[in-house]
Amino acid sequence: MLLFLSKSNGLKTNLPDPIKLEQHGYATKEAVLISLKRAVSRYSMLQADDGHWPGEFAGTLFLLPSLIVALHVTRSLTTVLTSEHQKEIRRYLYNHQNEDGGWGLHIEGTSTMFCSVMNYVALRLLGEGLDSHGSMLQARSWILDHGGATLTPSWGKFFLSVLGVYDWSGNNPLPPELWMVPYFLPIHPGRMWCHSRLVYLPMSYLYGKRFVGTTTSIVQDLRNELYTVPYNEIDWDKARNGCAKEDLYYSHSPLQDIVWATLKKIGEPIFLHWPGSNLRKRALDNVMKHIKYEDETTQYLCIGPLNKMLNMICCWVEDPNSEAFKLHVERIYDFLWVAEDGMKLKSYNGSQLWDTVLTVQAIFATGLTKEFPHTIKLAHDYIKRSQISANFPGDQTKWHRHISKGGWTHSTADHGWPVSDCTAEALKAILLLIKLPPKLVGEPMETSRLDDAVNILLSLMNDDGSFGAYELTRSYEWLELLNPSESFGDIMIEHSYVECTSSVIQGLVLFREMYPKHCRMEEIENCIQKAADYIESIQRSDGSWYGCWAICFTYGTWFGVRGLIAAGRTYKNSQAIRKACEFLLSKELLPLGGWGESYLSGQYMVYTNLEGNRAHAVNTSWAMLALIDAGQVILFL
Ligand SMILES: CC(C)=CCC[C@@H](C)[C@H]1CC[C@@]2(C)C3=C(CC[C@]12C)[C@@]1(C)CC[C@H](O)C(C)(C)[C@@H]1CC3
Repeated sequence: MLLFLSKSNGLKTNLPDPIKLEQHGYATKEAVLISLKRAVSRYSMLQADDGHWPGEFAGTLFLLPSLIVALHVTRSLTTVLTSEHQKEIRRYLYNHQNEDGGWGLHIEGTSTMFCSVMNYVALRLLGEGLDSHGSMLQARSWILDHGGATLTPSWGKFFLSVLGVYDWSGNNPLPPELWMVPYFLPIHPGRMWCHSRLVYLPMSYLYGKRFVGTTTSIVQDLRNELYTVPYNEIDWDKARNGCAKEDLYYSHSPLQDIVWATLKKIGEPIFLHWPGSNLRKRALDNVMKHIKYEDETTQYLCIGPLNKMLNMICCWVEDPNSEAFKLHVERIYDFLWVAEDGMKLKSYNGSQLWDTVLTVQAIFATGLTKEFPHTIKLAHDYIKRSQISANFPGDQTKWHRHISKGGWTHSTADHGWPVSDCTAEALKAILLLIKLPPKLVGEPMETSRLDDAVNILLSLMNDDGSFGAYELTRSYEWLELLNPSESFGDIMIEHSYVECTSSVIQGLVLFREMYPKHCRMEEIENCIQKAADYIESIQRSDGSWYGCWAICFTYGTWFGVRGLIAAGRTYKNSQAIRKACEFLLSKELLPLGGWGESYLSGQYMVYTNLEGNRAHAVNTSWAMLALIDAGQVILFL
């Protein structure tokens, strides 16, 4: 794709030659300028003709198998995926198999039962034999040596049950009735983090129905291949809480085990038999309505690929010939991406908007906007087109949706889920673009649409001045005690993030600068100051901020510093900024210069250098940007 774009956009021939610095040589102003010109020029070649920059957004290794299982049980594998698709998918899965035979949660991760089982199953459903290239044998040995598929965490157990290679009684209950409890209860699913509630929503439908796909011969084979004891001798009740140690990131609290056991032993028998079964039926109808609302308001993309695959199965279970199922199938292709390592499923329908607005800001930072008007105009059009122009129909609170009008998603307008920082960064880009002549970069966005953007940003502030990604925080931290997922932490409620809070501050500060007389200035002012106080309040004692959405402390600390500086605090008057600079300097890799942070920082919440103490361009840039923002870098250019 990228090769294709760079060819079709045409190679620019009038570029200066690349600059090679002598070792220890100084980068002169001219050298920097030439490098920037070459970089922006190269980057503009990679722009798609609708103005965004296509990019891979993959790496999670349980997503492709969810597609393959969904297609298998809906009997549409070969109609949706051509043999070439399937070949490329197999190539991807083999390419990311670890040397020990298993698969990690993501392409750099050590092997887990969840992904080893899921990818093994996916390969078998894609026609691989038991001993293809020896890799399948190795994969199977990994699974059996580590205790077999009864130790798959709950999400894996769920998919295996749908496929028919694991008994539903070996799952903890996912009662659809939960959606009918009064909303004031903190456990109402409408109060959960949107990603989790939208994954558990279709899961509760399929669980409530105990749906199992057809027992094909490959399903029967898998029953014999995945376990250390014969399938009909498995103690399913014992298997319910089993989890391999390699997968246990978040263990069940004792409270949770009591809740599941009670629901299993008392709740489920009631819902499965008359008159309780009437309630189950009503609960399933209600859940299906929520599923349809999510499908229709996202044009069948859904908030993420996992709930998309699950919703698609639900639509098929309801009616295999339904329009809804066909519409789902059409949008599977939005998630596929092919690269040198094979074909994968993206972790979202993409990062189109995010990449485009950050690119526009980056080009602005180079000071070269006038040299790339065409690129900027195309990007401008894309950003304008991608703003969500209306709230979704009906009473949004009934569907537990926040307002969406005026927001931007991480990807495309169709996706329909605005994100606070995507909105703020898009607003920043749009405001920068307003400063350029329309003749060069196109008409500026109407002010009413800027107002809408500001409105949604203000509506997303929590009482403590913080911002989550998609919604206000709707429940309590202690709900994490009921996190059933084993593999993922902090998934029960929407949390607040330094990144989102900082982006919103920056967006509103730029808006305030350009529209100082705006009628909501008092609210804007209040929001900026409260958000900055919040950022200070969550700084860690070593001066860093934990970044959730990239790697990790260098990212978070960059946002922390930027937010505080934008809000008017300085190195001189803010101890938080001084401590942040000290933190960053303490992590610089000497004598090399530069920063290099591993993804393990995020996992263990402790700053971890990259293997071999290598520096990484991206972490180095974030750290440098934070230090420059804080006024701690003297530029000799
Ligand atoms: C376990 C499940 C449900 C898998 C789907 C993965 C999603 C939950 C992830 C994939 C991409 C992801 C990390 C993302 C985000 C949230 C969680 C996502 C959607 C957001 C939108 C949160 C806010 C961030 O600042 C930023 C905009 C960078 C990211 C983008 C990717």
